[in-house]
Amino acid sequence: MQDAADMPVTRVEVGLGARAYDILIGPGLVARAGDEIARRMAGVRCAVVTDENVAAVHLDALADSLGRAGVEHSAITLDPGEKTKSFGPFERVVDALLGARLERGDLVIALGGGVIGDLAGFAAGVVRRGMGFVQVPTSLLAQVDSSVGGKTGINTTHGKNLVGVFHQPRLVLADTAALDTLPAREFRAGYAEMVKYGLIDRPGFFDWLERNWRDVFAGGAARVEAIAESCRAKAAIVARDETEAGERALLNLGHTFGHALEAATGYDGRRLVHGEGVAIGMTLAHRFSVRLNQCSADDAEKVEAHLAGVGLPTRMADISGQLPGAEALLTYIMQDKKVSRGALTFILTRGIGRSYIAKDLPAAEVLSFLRENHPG
Ligand SMILES: NC(=O)c1ccc[n+]([C@@H]2O[C@H](COP(=O)([O-])OP(=O)(O)OC[C@H]3O[C@@H](n4cnc5c(N)ncnc54)[C@H](O)[C@@H]3O)[C@@H](O)[C@H]2O)c1
Ligand SMILES: O=C(O)C(=O)C[C@@H](O)[C@H](O)[C@H](O)COP(=O)(O)O
Ligand SMILES: [Zn+2]
Repeated sequence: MQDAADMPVTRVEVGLGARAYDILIGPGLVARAGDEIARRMAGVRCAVVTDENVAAVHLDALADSLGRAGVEHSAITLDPGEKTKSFGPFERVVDALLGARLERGDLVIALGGGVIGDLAGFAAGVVRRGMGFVQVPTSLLAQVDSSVGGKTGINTTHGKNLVGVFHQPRLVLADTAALDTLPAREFRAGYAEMVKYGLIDRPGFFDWLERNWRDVFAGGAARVEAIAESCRAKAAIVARDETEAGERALLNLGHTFGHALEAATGYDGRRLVHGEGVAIGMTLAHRFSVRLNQCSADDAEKVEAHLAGVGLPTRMADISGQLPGAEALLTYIMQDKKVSRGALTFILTRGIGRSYIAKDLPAAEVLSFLRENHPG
C-alpha cells in the first residue's frame, strides 16, 4: 500500500495576506494531518470537534496521526445533522474548550462536514476572542465550499447562519479518500455547490461537469480535479472580498431561496439538507431571472436538467411533507443577511456563468414568484 506521505496532493492558496492559508487536497491527508500541523504550528494543543458519524470512521485515524506527530489532543463528539448548528451544542463546545484550558494560540480542529466546520469555527472565533482553527472537511460540500473562506456560525429559529463571525482557518486538509464513506445523498448535496461555481462565473466548468459528472461521482482523478477547481473558484472570490462587502455575495447563488426552505422545514435533514436547498434555490434563481427577462428559458432548463439528472431535487414540490405558505417563506427571506435598509438583494443571472448581484428587488415580485412556484 502507498504511504500517505507519498500520495499526490494539490495545493490551492487562499491569498489573504497575513491570514493567507493553504488548502491541501488529495487522498491520505487525515493520516498526514499530525505532521502538517506540527510542521506549521509547533507546540500547539488541539481539540478535535466532530460528529458521531464521522467519529466512527475517521476520528481514530486523525487521533493516531496527531499522536504520532506528538500533538496533544482531545475530542468533542456531537450529534450529526443540521440541528447541531445551534446554541446548545455551541455552548457545549465552548465549555469543553475552556474546560480543557486551551489557550488562544492552541487549535480547534473541525473534523466533519459543514455543520461541524461552521460550529467549531464559530467557537474558535470567539473563545478567548479567537483561537487557532484548522479544517479537516470530510463531506464533499465541506471540501468544495464550507471549509474555505472563514464564514462560521449557527442557525436560529429566525433563519440560517444568523449568528456567527468571519474567522479564517490556518489550514484546510481535504482528504478526498474520506469521501469514500460519505452517503450518496450527501455526496449529491455537495455536488450542488460544485455546480454553483460554474453557474456563477465559470461556464466552462459547468460544461465540463455536464460531460464528466459520472467520473466525479465515481472518484479518482476527475473528482480531485473538480474539488480543486471549486476551491480555486471560491478562493479567488474570497481573496478579493473576504467579508462580503461586494462580490462575495455571488457565492450565495441559490441560497436566498434555499436558506428559507431549510428554515421552513425546521432544519430537518430527513426532508432537506443544505445542498439540496441550494439545488432548488439555484433552479428558482434561474427561473426568477427568466421571469424578470434577464435569462433565457433555455439556460434555466439546462441548469434544472443537469441538477435533476444527477438526482438532486429542483422544485419545492420535491420536498416531502407540507411547506409553510409563500408569505411565511418571504418572512424567512426578509431575514437574509443580504437585506439592506429593508430591501432584498438576490443573486440573479443573465445566463449560465453570468450571475450578478441584484439589489432592491421588490418583495411583492418575490412573493408572486413564490406563489407561482409553491406546491400547495
Ligand atoms: N461556511 C460556509 O462557507 C458554508 C458553505 C456551504 C455550506 N455551509 C454549511 O454547511 C452545512 C452543510 O454541510 P454538509 O453538507 O457537510 O452537512 P453535514 O455536516 O451535516 O454532513 C452531512 C452528513 O454526512 C456525514 N458525514 C460527513 N462526512 C462523512 C464521511 N466522510 N463519512 C460518513 N459520513 C460523513 C455527517 O455526519 C452528516 O450526517 C450547512 O449548515 C451549511 O449552511 C457553510
Ligand atoms: O462562502 C460564502 O460566502 C457563501 O455564501 C457560501 C455558501 O455556500 C454557504 O452556504 C454560506 O454559509 C452562506 O452564507 P450566508 O452568509 O448566506 O449565511
Ligand atoms: Zn451553501
